[in-house]
Amino acid sequence: MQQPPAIRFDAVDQVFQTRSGPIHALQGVSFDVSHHEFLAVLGPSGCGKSTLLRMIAGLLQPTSGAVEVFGMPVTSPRDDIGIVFQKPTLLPWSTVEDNVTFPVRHKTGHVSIRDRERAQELLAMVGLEGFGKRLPDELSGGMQQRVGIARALHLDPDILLMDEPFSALDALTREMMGFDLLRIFAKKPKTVVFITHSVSEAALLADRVLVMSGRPGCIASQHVVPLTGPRGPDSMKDAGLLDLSADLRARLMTREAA
Ligand SMILES: Nc1ncnc2c1ncn2[C@@H]1O[C@H](COP(=O)(O)OP(=O)(O)OP(=O)(O)O)[C@@H](O)[C@H]1O
Repeated sequence: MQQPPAIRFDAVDQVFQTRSGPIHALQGVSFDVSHHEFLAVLGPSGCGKSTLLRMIAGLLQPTSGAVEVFGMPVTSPRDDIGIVFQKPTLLPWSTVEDNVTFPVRHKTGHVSIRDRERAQELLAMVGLEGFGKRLPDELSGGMQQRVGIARALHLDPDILLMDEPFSALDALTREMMGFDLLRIFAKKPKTVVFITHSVSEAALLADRVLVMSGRPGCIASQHVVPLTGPRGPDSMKDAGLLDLSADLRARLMTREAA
C-alpha cells in the first residue's frame, strides 16, 4: 500500500472573522510534502505563510478543505511536530538545558537523566557544547536560535516547521546556520517546512520551493531545486541554482508589484 505524504493540503481555505470584516487568508491551497522532503515557502508579507504553518501544527483549523499529517486530519498539536519560530522564545529564567528539555517536561511532567543527556547531545549537534548551564541572556541571538532548534528536536519530531527561523540573524551567521541545519538533517532526516523571505536561502536549503501569492493567499508556482548531493557554499555558484533564484526573484517581484 502506498504511504500517505507526510503533509497534505487539500483545497484549504482560511477566513478570519475580524471586527472590520472577514479576512480571506488562504484560498484553494493544495499541496503535498513527501516524507523527509525539505519544502521552502516563499511569498509576500501577509500571503498566509504562517497561517499555513499554524494549520500543520494543529494550532488552527481550516475554514474549509483538509490538512492531513501522515494521512490523518490535524485536530490538535502533535508531539511528532516540532516548531522553530522567528524568535527563539526561550524562558529567560531557565538554563539552556532546561529550555531544551522544556517539551519533555511539558509532556511528561518530569525530565529524566536520559532526557538531559539528549539535551547535551543536541546542544553539541547545534554547536553549543558546554553551554547547558548558561542562561539565554548570556548567549548571542544566533546561539539562542540554536537553542530553539535543539528544543524543537528534543522529542525527535518527524516534522519540523520553521517560521523565518534565521531572519533576525546577520547574513553570515544566517548562511552558516542554514548549512548547519542541512548537516543535522543529513544525520537525522526530517520532513521540513521552512518559511523564509530569502530567495537564496530557499533555493540553497530546500528540495522544493513553493511560491505563494497574496490576498487571498494561494499557490502561485512550485519549483524543484536542481541540486544533487551535499550542499555547501560552492552550491551558490551552481548555474541551475542561479537560474532558479533569478526565476523566483522575478516571480516574487512581479507579485509584490501587482
Ligand atoms: N488570528 C488572526 N486573525 C485575523 N487575521 C489574521 C490572523 N492571523 C493572520 N491573519 C491575517 O491573515 C493574513 C495572512 O497572515 P500570515 O501571518 O499567515 O501571513 P504571512 O505570509 O506569514 O506574513 P509575513 O510574511 O508578514 O509574516 C494576513 O492578512 C493577516 O492579517
